[in-house]
Amino acid sequence: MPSSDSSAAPAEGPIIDARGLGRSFTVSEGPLLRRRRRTVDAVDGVTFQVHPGEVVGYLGPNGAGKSTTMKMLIGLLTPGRGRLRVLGAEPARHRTRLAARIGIVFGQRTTLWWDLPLRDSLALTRHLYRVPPRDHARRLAELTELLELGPFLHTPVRQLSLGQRMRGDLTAALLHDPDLLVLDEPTIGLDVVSKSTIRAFLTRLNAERGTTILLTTHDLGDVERLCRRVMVIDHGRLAYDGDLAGLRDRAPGPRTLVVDLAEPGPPIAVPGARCVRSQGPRQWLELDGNPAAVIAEVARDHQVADLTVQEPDIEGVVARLYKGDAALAADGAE
Ligand SMILES: Nc1ncnc2c1ncn2[C@@H]1O[C@H](COP(=O)(O)OP(=O)(O)OP(=O)(O)O)[C@@H](O)[C@H]1O
Repeated sequence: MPSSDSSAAPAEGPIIDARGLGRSFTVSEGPLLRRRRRTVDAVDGVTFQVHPGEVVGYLGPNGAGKSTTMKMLIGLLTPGRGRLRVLGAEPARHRTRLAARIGIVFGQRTTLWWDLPLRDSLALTRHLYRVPPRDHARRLAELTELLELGPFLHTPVRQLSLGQRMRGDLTAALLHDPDLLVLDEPTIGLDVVSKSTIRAFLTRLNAERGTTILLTTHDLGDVERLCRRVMVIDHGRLAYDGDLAGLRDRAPGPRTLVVDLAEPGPPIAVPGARCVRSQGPRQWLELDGNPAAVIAEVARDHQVADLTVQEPDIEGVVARLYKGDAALAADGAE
């Protein structure tokens, strides 16, 4: 992991402190001659803190307000209301100062110079952040090894695969050794292997360097692999802030009993369960009753080789939360 130097003072207090944060936009709608102006509350009174060393997933359906929040955090947008401090400073007023302590990666855009070889592009970021040459060289060597950039360091950025480019972007965001890493869809469009490389790298970065990470993603694999804490935003409001287990409790879904029979058979029919899938000797039963009673019934009537109860998958949980259950939104946020 890149080693620290004296330029990054240790963070005191929360890394992000947002209180009643809001931002609205005025949009024009309707046919040309009957245009109406409407106010959209993109972020509507959001309160949260992110503490040093946390990895927080920021989830929400399209248009929920994630990007607007992120843009306020990095000083690209001025909040319309509320109070926002990032590393103790007001981002919109101290954007340049904060840039030295924040790393930003937008999965759908690159900060690298398209026509330059990756190595030259990364060299330019040194000047941008005024990193001393020795520190830059040392961190580049470390990140090159960790993210396995060696084989394509001399390739022009435009010729890199998406996964290679993302590793280059992560390197560019980390060469100045930031305290906070803000990631917007860091694994979007990547194949399984590239996703796994990036997730493993981020886990290590957080564990070894204590870098605080805030990421938006639509990929719940990112969340399960990386985030101890999840915030869900919907219609500009925090619908949930807590751990993954709590998220499951808040939007409970059916558990599944996976039954491996001694040999393939017709769908199992027992009270309190419904066979939703079958493949060879394996059957999946959605449980709506007491698992113990269902297991007893299944074992009594069938030759069972193995049984497991699966918790509701996180995709289903989040989908139920996104469906806009007002009660969830009301009691979910702190
Ligand atoms: N510059 C803008 N002008 C007008 N409306 C905007 C602007 N930026 C965002 N909005 C509106 O604010 C709301 C929140 O948008 P935002 O981009 O923050 O959502 P998001 O959660 O990032 O969505 P996605 O997952 O699709 O990126 C949407 O209704 C969007 O149309």
